[in-house]
Amino acid sequence: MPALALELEVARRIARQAGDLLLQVYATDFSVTNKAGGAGPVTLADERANAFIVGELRKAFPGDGVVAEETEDASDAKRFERCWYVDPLDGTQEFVNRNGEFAVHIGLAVEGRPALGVVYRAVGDVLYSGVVGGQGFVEDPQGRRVLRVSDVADPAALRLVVSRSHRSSATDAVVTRLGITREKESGSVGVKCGLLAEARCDLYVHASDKSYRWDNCAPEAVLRSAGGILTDLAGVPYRYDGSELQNRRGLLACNAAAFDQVLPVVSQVAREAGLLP
Ligand SMILES: Nc1ncnc2c1ncn2[C@@H]1O[C@H](COP(=O)(O)O)[C@@H](OP(=O)(O)O)[C@H]1O
Ligand SMILES: [Mg+2]
Repeated sequence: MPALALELEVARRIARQAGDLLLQVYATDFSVTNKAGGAGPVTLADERANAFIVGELRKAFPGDGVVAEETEDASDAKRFERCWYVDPLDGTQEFVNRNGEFAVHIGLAVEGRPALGVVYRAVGDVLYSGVVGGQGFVEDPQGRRVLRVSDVADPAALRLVVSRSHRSSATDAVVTRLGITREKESGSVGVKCGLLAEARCDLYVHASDKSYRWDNCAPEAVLRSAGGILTDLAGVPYRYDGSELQNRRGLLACNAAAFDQVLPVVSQVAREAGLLP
């Protein structure tokens, strides 16, 4: 049996079921609450999917830790060698805006490193999954395909994907300095990393300190299974060991071919924006 095969099967099943829960709420006239401290919107869908996923993971893997966005608590990540990171609804703003660009994230970190990820975009029925060191797949109504990032190396030829609702002005500097001419907007960190893993985009920059490990654990595993890279804006991989949950140094996701050329430019922009010392 390949490594983490059972975990992958269970996570895929849970992500699809959680996606169905999201769609049930999506079909209603749901209300929106704003979280304290400007942490963004939350809906019944976030809460229901969070409770469902956490319950199912604890039942299936009682020896693992679980850290989830709506029950934010890093203590499991510190106590367990294996810890699941759950974002029940990544892209809540897009859920509220009803444009379909949101996803369920279920990632597993082992010894603080992402090992497995599932990202499920319920609208469109697109499921990305991957095991780091193994393979990644996308499954949608057109079928199942192996994930592989692009090999575009020329910075000016990179297809950039950025947040639809949280685009920062630092992104403009990245676009200008790299000479990028092709840019796409999408909600959800997972959906954006999925686009990179499918080679439909090449670069994703999140120039803020407002994302958290549940935003990037599953997306990083999917992207790495496809040969891509996800780090902070200084090029340092995040640790998923409970030492911190906030991604204070932003996110850089890229194909492997362009990473070395992109990194110094992105890091410089991040320093100027005060995200890096
Ligand atoms: N003002 C802000 N600026 C940047 N990122 C933000 C933000 N508010 C929330 N985020 C984070 O960015 C994540 C994905 O955003 P985007 O869809 O724009 O890529 C959000 O996940 P949630 O939607 O799960 O809260 C949230 O963690
Ligand atoms: Mg999120």
